[in-house]
Amino acid sequence: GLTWTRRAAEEAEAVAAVSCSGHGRAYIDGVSARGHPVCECNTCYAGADCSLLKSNCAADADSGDPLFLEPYWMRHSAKSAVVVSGWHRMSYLTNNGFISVELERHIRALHRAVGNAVEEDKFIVFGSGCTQLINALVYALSPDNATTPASVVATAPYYPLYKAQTNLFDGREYEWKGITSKWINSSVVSTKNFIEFVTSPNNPDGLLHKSVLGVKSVIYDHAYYWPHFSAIPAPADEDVMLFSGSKTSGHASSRFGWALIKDEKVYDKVVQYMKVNTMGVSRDTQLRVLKLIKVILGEMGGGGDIFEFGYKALKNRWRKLNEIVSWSNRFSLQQIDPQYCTYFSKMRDPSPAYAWVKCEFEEDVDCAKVLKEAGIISRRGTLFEASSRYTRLSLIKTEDDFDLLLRKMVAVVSENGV
Ligand SMILES: C=C(NCc1c(COP(=O)(O)O)cnc(C)c1O)C(=O)O
Repeated sequence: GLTWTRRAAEEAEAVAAVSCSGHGRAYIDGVSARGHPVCECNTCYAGADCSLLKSNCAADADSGDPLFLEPYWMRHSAKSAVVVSGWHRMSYLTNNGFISVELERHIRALHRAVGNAVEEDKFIVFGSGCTQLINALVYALSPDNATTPASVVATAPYYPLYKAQTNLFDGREYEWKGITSKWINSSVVSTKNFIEFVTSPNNPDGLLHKSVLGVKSVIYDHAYYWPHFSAIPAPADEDVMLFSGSKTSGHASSRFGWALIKDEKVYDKVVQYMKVNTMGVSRDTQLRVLKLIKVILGEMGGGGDIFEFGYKALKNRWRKLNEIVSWSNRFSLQQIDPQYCTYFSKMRDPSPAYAWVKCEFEEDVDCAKVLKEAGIISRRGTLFEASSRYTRLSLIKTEDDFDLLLRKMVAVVSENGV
């Protein structure tokens, strides 16, 4: 029978038993009041048990916080829990590239099973979120002691972090050089070192993209190239591909991502970056992610398939949002064609993580402001270097967040009654 793990198990189950009225949750490392863990409530909910809905509280559709997958893990609690002993892997020392051999093996098996990437001829590196690998790759793809720094670019609308990191870490080997449309016909592109970011499916609009500049160094960010969010027409097979645990299993706070890299020299430079930057990724995190991926693989194709769960949840949310937006011509959403998905072996509707909303009325030039006045917090289009007529809504937060968003959308669409 259980011995030293019993207390950890009892502690975890006691916290899990705190319901928080279904509008929040308690955590083992949460604040406790009089010896009891305190409920941490979803946006707009309050009270000791999160049962109170605040009036006039704005729906927060700003961040891509992937909590839509939390109910999946609560349903698979017994298989997805891990007890971490007090002495689990205390050493700095580890195998090549600071990565768990078992976790690498399972990630490669996941890509083969989902069919979303060719991993066989690629090296793999882990990062604290794929966020950490974004600059690691810009560094690795930049020329050593070149006379001019590499020019880093992306196609608008693009994920703002690419620009923010490149400018923040502005080493002399690289600098941010704006959007690809500025360079599309420039003769400079063929000679100068360009590094192009391609996000596919894209954040914010969910469209599948390919490189537009045709340069040597392209970083394909496939954070959303999973069946939750997109059809998988074929396995991606690029020289540099990024994936994120945040969007694969929904565990954004575990800060785990990985890169598949074809060229060994680029791989070596990224490993060197990881060594100098943080000496690898937490082994506690790697242990947990290994357990999560084992569940995903074990449930695949059956009733507990996470991609079925995720796609069904997001397809349902899109159906409701499309219905409400169709009641008026004030707003429009990005149009993505249904596409054949090799994972589900069928044609499937789009279910991207974000709604890319356009305000169509002449006077509504600041779409984020229009929605804010309607009690909806969105991520303004100018952050993605798009027009202020656009703004982004996250559809991957909690069910409470989505319900609140819908209520506010019904109100703002109905007020025009058109
Ligand atoms: C959470 C959000 N973005 C996460 C993200 C990330 C971050 O992934 P991490 O593995 O969580 O660090 C990387 N790439 C793209 C294209 C992303 O959209 C957001 O845009 O709200």
